[in-house]
Amino acid sequence: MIGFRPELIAFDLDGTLVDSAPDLAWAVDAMLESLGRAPVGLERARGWIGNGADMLIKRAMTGEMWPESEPEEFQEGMRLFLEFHEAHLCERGGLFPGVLAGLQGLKAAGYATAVITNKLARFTEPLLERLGIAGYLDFIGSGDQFERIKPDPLPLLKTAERFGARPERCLMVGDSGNDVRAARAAGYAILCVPYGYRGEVATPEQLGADGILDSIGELPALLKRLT
Ligand SMILES: O=C(O)COP(=O)(O)O
Ligand SMILES: [Mg+2]
Repeated sequence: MIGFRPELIAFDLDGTLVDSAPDLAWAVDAMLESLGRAPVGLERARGWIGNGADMLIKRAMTGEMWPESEPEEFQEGMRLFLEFHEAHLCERGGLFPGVLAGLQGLKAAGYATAVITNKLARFTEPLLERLGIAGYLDFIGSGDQFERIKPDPLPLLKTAERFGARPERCLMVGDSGNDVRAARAAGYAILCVPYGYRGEVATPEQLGADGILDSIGELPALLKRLT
């Protein structure tokens, strides 16, 4: 799993800390309906989360995982999605079980903590505030704050640097292949939760992380045993 006391623990947001798919899918369908298109529903939208809002909207407008060109009406779709999601940020989703207790335990044990997400800052910060966990996180790094997003290692490297932490002594906790790829490229250790948004990856084991964590609530005890 992991054999050192992390100098920094960085969490992914969507699918790891927050079950945001119900609110994101709601905003996606509201956008599609405003444009006179058919809604896609929660299950399909959930599988499209993880590569940023632009990609989520492109996927929803084309029905394709990797759309090659910008869909017609993309700018208008994006505008409608952002407007609706801003107005209904956190009404259907919430924290995954164990998240609050886990973050409290890590803070009590003196760990430095951060969020590294591909989500836009305009959503990330109010969402974590409203869910009552912003105070347990020392830094919130959103997708539009960095020049490149995960799976690029840049957000992880910049965040480690900000804390004066060595990347090979940092831990990422995520839910997707993007988190694993970014962590490997940055030199972080990586643990994954089994309940998040994996997109095309069928099982948590196939993500290739250093270990699977049933819930964030297990993390304080696990680190205490191992380090
Ligand atoms: O694509 C997104 O906005 C979600 O991003 P995250 O899983 O990196 O939090
Ligand atoms: Mg995620």
